[in-house]
Amino acid sequence: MPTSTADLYDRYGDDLGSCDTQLRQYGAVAAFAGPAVTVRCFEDNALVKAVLAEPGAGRVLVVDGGGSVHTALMGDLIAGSAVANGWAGVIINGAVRDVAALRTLPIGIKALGANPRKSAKTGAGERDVPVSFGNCVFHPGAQVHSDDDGIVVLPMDGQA
Ligand SMILES: O=C([O-])CC(=O)C(=O)O
Repeated sequence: MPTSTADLYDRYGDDLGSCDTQLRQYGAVAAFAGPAVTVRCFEDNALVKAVLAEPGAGRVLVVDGGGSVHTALMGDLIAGSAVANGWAGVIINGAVRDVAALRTLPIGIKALGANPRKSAKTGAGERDVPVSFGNCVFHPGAQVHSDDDGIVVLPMDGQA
């Protein structure tokens, strides 16, 4: 079990980034942690699919979908590939779909909401750039912890 977000806040105080956006739990793993990989995209999930098809090595994909819940950026097939490839979790400032199936997958998944509508697949977006939502900046490589209390980002020299 990773160190809890509350214990990390008590250790680091406001040197810790803490995301104000109230994302919901969708995966079967409530507490997860790992180095961040980042994607920024808007209602287009080709980049999300491509990144989660790579070896995850215990990392956490943080997707800034601009807060749109108009289309789903991940469903059970993409999430299943994330499980198969060893990702610890996926955090999406946007929507997912196939919620009943996601709930059974052994991975952490947080998102704003759900929508059955598919995303475009043009590949528009960026990866490995700092992304920011909920007054929290996620730098690629920063250690992210997520649990029922929230999502925090350790200072770049921090140890969990
Ligand atoms: O393909 C998509 O756009 C998302 C999806 O349904 C899945 O991952 O199963």
